[in-house]
Amino acid sequence: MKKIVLLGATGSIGTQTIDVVNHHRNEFSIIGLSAGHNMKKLSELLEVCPDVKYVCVARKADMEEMQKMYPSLTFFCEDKGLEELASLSDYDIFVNAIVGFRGLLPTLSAIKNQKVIALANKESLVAGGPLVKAALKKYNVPLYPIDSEHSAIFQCLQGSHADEVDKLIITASGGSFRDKTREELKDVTVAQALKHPNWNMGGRITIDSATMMNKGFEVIEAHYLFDVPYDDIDVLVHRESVIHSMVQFHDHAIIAQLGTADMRLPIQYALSYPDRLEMHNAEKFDFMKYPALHFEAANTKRYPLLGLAFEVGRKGGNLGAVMNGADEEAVALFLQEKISFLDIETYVIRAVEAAVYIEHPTLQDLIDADHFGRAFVKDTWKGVVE
Ligand SMILES: NC(=O)C1=CN([C@@H]2O[C@H](COP(=O)(O)OP(=O)(O)OC[C@H]3O[C@@H](n4cnc5c(N)ncnc54)[C@H](OP(=O)(O)O)[C@@H]3O)[C@@H](O)[C@H]2O)C=CC1
Ligand SMILES: CC(=O)[C@@H](O)[C@H](O)COP(=O)(O)O
Ligand SMILES: [Mn+2]
Repeated sequence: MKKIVLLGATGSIGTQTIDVVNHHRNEFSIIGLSAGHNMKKLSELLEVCPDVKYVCVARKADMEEMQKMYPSLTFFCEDKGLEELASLSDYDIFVNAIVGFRGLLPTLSAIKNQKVIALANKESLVAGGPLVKAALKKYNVPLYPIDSEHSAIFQCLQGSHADEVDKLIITASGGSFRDKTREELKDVTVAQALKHPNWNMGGRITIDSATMMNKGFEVIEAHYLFDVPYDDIDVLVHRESVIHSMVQFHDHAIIAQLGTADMRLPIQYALSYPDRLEMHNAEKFDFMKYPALHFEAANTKRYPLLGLAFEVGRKGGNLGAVMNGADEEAVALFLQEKISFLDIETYVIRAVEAAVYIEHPTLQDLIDADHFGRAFVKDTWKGVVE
């Protein structure tokens, strides 16, 4: 029985993780989980997660209310509570399915605590890649990807040697606006942006998918996960999201991982690795539903944040944290209908241009870089509206 601590339980990846665990009750149990602000969802989850002993919520006031309702549970709160949850001793796998930069510190705490890491929180690697890699090495801890493209690459790499790999090919759906020109993007709405063509995901990643910031993050994530240089990472637009990603080898063989757009497979594989478990309650892939698959080059003029991510990835240092922080803030402003869709790109690009580059940042430098990216976007927006 593997015991799990799950951050971000109330979200899209979190609830699907609970679904996987509850179909494999002899293999896994969740002993600790975190929610942000959704206390109704948290109460529902506590009904179906009978082994939970520890809970973290974002706000102290919510914690005090929940403590009255669940006196037998131990509660934590705020960002320090996420680190406390990660630092518990009586568990095996740390699943990080929280959204945003706030996932980085708990990831580092869980690594120091020598737990197996199952990572959905891509921001841990985008903002803190070198620190996470160094900690994994120092504490001799494995990290398994949950992001679908990286799970696909990880599956394609099984049984091969690093020196056999020619390139990684990361597929991209193109997002909600893939059939629109940049001119047509001027007036798009939040509701339109939130309609991903293939995946049902949280708000921030769905918007990032439409700007291809998500794909840019995934390029950086792949660089750190698989130690592949940026020149050997390609992005290929594939509108059906059937091929989740591929590896090309030096003998020109290409190995791909295919399947339905269902995150329960990558989640389950990260939990059960190196074994493959039965998949319950999910449709099998049907080739007859996909008589044709389509491929296009990824165009960085159409998707400038993808181009920016390659530049930021190559420079490294503190710029990933600046780019992510600026994007978190710009996406939040867009979701609140305070800026336009195209403004997201402008704000993020300007924040990175304005940042002071630090080649070898400390953790505090990354926290400062995240703050800088956010403050730059907020202050620029305030300057525009005042
Ligand atoms: N969804 C997907 O299919 C995929 C997601 N990912 C990555 O996984 C991560 C999670 O994404 P997703 O599940 O879509 O996101 P969601 O928005 O659905 O869920 C986010 C989770 O984070 C919690 N959270 C938000 N703000 C805070 C806060 N201030 N303090 C504590 N917790 C907070 C939310 O809590 P609450 O709702 O209670 O406020 C929720 O549990 C992201 O890094 C994303 O990029 C990667 C690949 C695929
Ligand atoms: C499910 C998943 O891993 C997402 O990151 C997904 O890949 C988003 O799709 P696109 O970014 O390709 O639109
Ligand atoms: Mn992905």
